[in-house]
Amino acid sequence: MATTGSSVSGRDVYPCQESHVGNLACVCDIGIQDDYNDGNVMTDLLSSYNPAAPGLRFAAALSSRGAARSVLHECTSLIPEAKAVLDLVDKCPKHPKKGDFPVIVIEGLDATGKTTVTQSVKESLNAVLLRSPPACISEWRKTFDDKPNHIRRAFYALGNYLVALEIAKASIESPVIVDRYWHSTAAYSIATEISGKKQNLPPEHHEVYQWPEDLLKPDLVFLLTVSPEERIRRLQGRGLEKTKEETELEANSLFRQKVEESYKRMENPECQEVDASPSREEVLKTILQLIKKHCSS
Ligand SMILES: Nc1ncnc2c1ncn2[C@@H]1O[C@H](COP(=O)(O)OP(=O)(O)OP(=O)(O)O)[C@@H](O)[C@H]1O
Ligand SMILES: Cc1cn([C@H]2C[C@H](O)[C@@H](COP(=O)(O)O)O2)c(=O)[nH]c1=O
Repeated sequence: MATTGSSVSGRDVYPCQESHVGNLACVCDIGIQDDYNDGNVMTDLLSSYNPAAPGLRFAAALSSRGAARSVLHECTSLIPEAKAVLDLVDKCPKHPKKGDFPVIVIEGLDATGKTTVTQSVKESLNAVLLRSPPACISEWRKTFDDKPNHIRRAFYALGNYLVALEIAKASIESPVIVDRYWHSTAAYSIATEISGKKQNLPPEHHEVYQWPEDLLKPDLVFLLTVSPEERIRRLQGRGLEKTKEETELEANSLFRQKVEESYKRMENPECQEVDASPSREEVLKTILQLIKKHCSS
């Protein structure tokens, strides 16, 4: 769990509509060349307006390595870290293949118990534990968290392509457990772009809920859910000040509802919801049973 300067509780406080910051606004005003498909990415982004989901510009349009890459490529003179990320991405093969061992992803809102579960599953299955964004780019996370939404999203999207390579390598040797992956990138992105209430989300089966065609797929994805009250208790248990946290949670409850609903609408692979409110031992037992059931069939 990491924190930002702009929030008390951590990274999970998102304004519904972010303004563009300083010179970076220009990235929105000009065309961005997509090295991968010869398209103009920003034109694609802006023309991706969909009457079924007004307000949604970036979440769907950034769902390919080439598109996300082009957004950072355009920023390299203003954000040196963008070049560093691209250098790593460009070293990765485009379509890494999964090994024979299962790849399991744990998703959920902050403080639902992902770190706890992934650590326990790692120990129980002798698995490799990975996370998105991966360690190789996490030092630049704060930089991108402070940037306009589409730049920040491109950073997280590319983080998934870097994790994919780690998954491909590790799953040749042992099971792999991943703390957040594409579904987090998509769900937080959609919830940030769609203002207002949950009912404003794009309808079920919309393209934003689909897995990117060029990204390695996991075998199983679990979505940990707890009640808002239990989340507050767990956040407080991590030492956050009660009143501030409660105020924030209230202010952002619509945002959280949209993130969770977006997770639930993800398809192919979908998220299997797991009630994470019981004890740590019970939650682990449920997850291990589901893994066994899925992986032995
Ligand atoms: N089943 C559980 N019952 C009670 N407390 C729990 C349970 N699982 C985790 N916790 C506690 O809740 C807090 C949040 O858990 P954890 O850090 O695992 O969540 P997380 O989803 O990884 O959070 P983040 O996404 O913010 O890193 C921790 O203090 C942890 O010990
Ligand atoms: C992977 C990923 C994360 N985020 C945001 C969502 C959360 O508020 C924090 C979580 O960070 P932690 O490392 O689990 O504490 O980061 C995001 O917006 N997009 C992503 O792809």
